[in-house]
Order: sequence, then C-alpha cells, then structure tokens
Amino acid sequence: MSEECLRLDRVAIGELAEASLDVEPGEIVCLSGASGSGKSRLLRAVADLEPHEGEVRLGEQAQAQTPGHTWRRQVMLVPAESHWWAETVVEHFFHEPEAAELEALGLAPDALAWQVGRLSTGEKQRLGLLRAVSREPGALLLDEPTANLDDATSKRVEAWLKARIHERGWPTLWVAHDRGQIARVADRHWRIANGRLEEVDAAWT
Ligand SMILES: Nc1ncnc2c1ncn2[C@@H]1O[C@H](COP(=O)(O)OP(=O)(O)OP(=O)(O)O)[C@@H](O)[C@H]1O
Repeated sequence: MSEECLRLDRVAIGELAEASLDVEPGEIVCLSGASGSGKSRLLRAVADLEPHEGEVRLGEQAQAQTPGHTWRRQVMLVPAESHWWAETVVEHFFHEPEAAELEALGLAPDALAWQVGRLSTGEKQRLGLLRAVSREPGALLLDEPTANLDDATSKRVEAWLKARIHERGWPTLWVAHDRGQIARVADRHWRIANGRLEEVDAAWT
C-alpha cells in the first residue's frame, strides 16, 4: 500500500507554463485538453522522459535527485501505445498476474502464452496496463488507457483500474477525453487550456 503523494511544482514543458498539482495516495486526477495541448508531454515530463522546468516529487523522493530508470520504476508511465520487445507476452512480466486479473480485463486465460505478434491493439493496451500494475509502482501515469477499446471493454478496464488504484494507494494522473469516463473515474479533473493547467469544477462533468 502506497502512502506517498505525487507533487508537481511549477513544471513547465513546451507551451505548458508552470503546472502545479498534488495527487494524493489513491487519488485519480483526470487530465483533459484539446489535441496537441500538451497532456502526453506533461506525463513524459513527470516520468522524467523529457527535460522540463520545475520539480516533481514522490513522497520525499525528488525526480532531480533520482536516476531516470529508478524514477520510472516508481512513477510508472503507461503510454497509449505500449512497447513490446520479447517474443511472447509472459516474458515481459516480472510477476505473473493471476488468471482472475486477465478475466477482469476481458482477456483470454492463456493470453500470457501468446506471441506478441498476434496481439490486437486493444489486447496490447490491456496487457500493457496489467504489466505496469504488476510491477507494483509508487504512482501511475496513464495516457488514454482505454483509447483502443470498445465501450463495454473500456468500462471493464476502468472499473479494474479504479479498484486497483484505490486498493494500492497509487496517486494517478489519467489522461482522458471522454466526459462519461471522467465522471466515472476522476476524484478531481484538471485540464490544459491556453498553455495553463487549471482545475475543472465538478459540476462540469
Ligand atoms: N519532443 C518534442 N519536442 C517539441 N515538440 C513536441 C515534442 N513532443 C511533442 N511535441 C509537440 O507538443 C505539443 C503537445 O503534444 P502532446 O503529445 O503532449 O499532445 P496531447 O495533448 O497529448 O495531444 P493528443 O490528445 O492529440 O494526444 C504538440 O504540438 C506536439 O507536436
């Protein structure tokens, strides 16, 4: 169970100016904004994948004082398109997930034994989420985690993610476009508009 807060202090990258935001343990903060407004870049900055101004902390740990690979092991980015390097799915897992987890995500019970080459885009996305979660990070950065999924599967994945995040206490930044999804999963909602990060009133959703 994580008890650490993810803090962004005046993070600036590209057109986005001084974004400050605290995400509490187990809290889901949805990030929205027009295409090209800088949502993915902000997540990449928080994951220390792009140089930026300002500071990011996970609890007492400062991004600037932590080697990139150690930081990213803790502050886990799940991009919309996951990267696969070995031949079979199972080779990418540090801890093998239980069958119930595959079922909860609508995946076949033998999906771990599959060749990566046969995976559909939506299967890759769900297995990419499962892989990230099974590494027990300290915080999650989700970039449109249901972008490639049909409505019913999206709702399944949302429910699974929400339950894991609340249970494990991961502070989570979740990029989403869909109002319905934001209303279902977000504890708070922020958006990027005109190069600024601002909180959206709960009445918006
Ligand atoms: N490494 C980079 N250097 C310079 N500009 C970049 C870099 N990466 C992305 N950009 C630009 O920064 C802007 C924001 O990109 P970003 O991918 O963060 O958008 P987004 O809000 O996630 O959009 P979408 O909803 O379409 O995914 C875009 O105009 C993009 O072309």
